[in-house]
Amino acid sequence: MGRLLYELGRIDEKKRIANERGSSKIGKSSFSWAWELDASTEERERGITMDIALQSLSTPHREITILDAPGHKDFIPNMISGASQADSALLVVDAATGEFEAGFQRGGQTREHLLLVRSLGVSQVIVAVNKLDQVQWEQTRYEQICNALRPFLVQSGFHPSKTKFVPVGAVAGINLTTRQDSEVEPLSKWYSGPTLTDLLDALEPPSRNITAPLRFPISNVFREQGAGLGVAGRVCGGVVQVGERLRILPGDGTAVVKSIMNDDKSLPWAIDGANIIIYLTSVDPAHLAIGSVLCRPSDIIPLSSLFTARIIIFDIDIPITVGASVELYHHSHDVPASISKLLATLDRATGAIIKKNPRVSAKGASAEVQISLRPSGTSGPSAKAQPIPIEPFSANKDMGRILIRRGGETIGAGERLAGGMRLLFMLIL
Ligand SMILES: Nc1nc2c(ncn2[C@@H]2O[C@H](COP(=O)(O)OP(=O)(O)OP(=O)(O)O)[C@@H](O)[C@H]2O)c(=O)[nH]1
Repeated sequence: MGRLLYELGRIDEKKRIANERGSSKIGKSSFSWAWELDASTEERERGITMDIALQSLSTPHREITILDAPGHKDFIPNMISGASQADSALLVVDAATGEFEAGFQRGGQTREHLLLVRSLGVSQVIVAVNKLDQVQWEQTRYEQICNALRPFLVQSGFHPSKTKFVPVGAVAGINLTTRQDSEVEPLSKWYSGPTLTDLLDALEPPSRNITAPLRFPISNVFREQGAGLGVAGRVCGGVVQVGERLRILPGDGTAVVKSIMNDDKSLPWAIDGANIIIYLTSVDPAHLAIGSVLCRPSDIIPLSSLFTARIIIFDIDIPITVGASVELYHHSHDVPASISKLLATLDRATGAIIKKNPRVSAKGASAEVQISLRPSGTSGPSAKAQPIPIEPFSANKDMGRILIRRGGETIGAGERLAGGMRLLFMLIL
């Protein structure tokens, strides 16, 4: 991503040299391009992305916000927070012998990331097959990787027409924005398709729901000298304007929008889909937390600690039983929860009930379950679970999606159902 930003003129020569010098000083010169996005000392010393980094780039027809997400298994919660703000995915796979296989084996990160982004509503994916220099730019290796991924992408719910592949050599900048002729570039001997930038430029912009009630789930809270208290995130419905007073949920706090920033530009307003920073005034900082949601006072998001959801269960070894302890992921929130009821097993295609009140839900099944949040481990024995701002999927898709993990593994994904919907359906019948 660092090299792409450089090719597109987003990193100047001075910055490139500074990153090169800094990374070589700590013996990590091969990570100099990653320094542009991995800005913390720990990320730079370890040579891995740990948190989401925000950047932007322009192609001839698109303005794109990049949320660079960690690939390492230990940082999946941060990856989920980033992916839940994304419209499209760029999956970078390593073509080196054994490396692609390690990510694509059962339980590997390539599989988990693809399932996660699709479950979070992302329907377009570009797969950049990288490090082809490590396999002498062999066409057969590129095709082997594409052929292995294609069926898995379809199985994960990506439509083939929204799935694109591109061979690249990121460090040398090959096929990111241009390709040289075949005399100097081995890739040109067998590839004449689009570059990575061509594919980014052809991404379909999603439709924006500006008439929906405003929802702004907070992914970060920080204080900046001169600018004051800021919250970062993505508008998930509606419009937010400078000067308006907003409610902060959960809690009874309010705040006034002092300014809105997008990629260093000050905006009078921002709409559904925009990744922005909102600077707030007239606010008690104690009310602001990662995972809280800003709304208009006249149309606030519901809070819930007990709800029904329709989920798809991933490839798991131990089936889900009633009472199973899980971690619930919703935007930047992750909270302890349990599957308090298994209401039904459903047909994955039609949603029709196959079995009511099953004892277990096994891998691959679709199920309707009741989820109860549990008090966090740090609260006392009599503590109650704190409700979170979560809406039925039918009211706001972005605010209704959930992921369920157990023991560091994602076991299912789905959507919150509107309360009593199934009951109403049965009464009509
Ligand atoms: N040979 C070769 N090495 C590459 C290429 N692209 C990246 N690398 C190397 O791969 C290593 C990892 O690069 P990163 O950019 O940190 O990869 P990443 O996927 O962002 O890793 P995380 O941030 O930890 O998820 C670095 O040492 C890079 O120099 C390439 O095209 N060829």
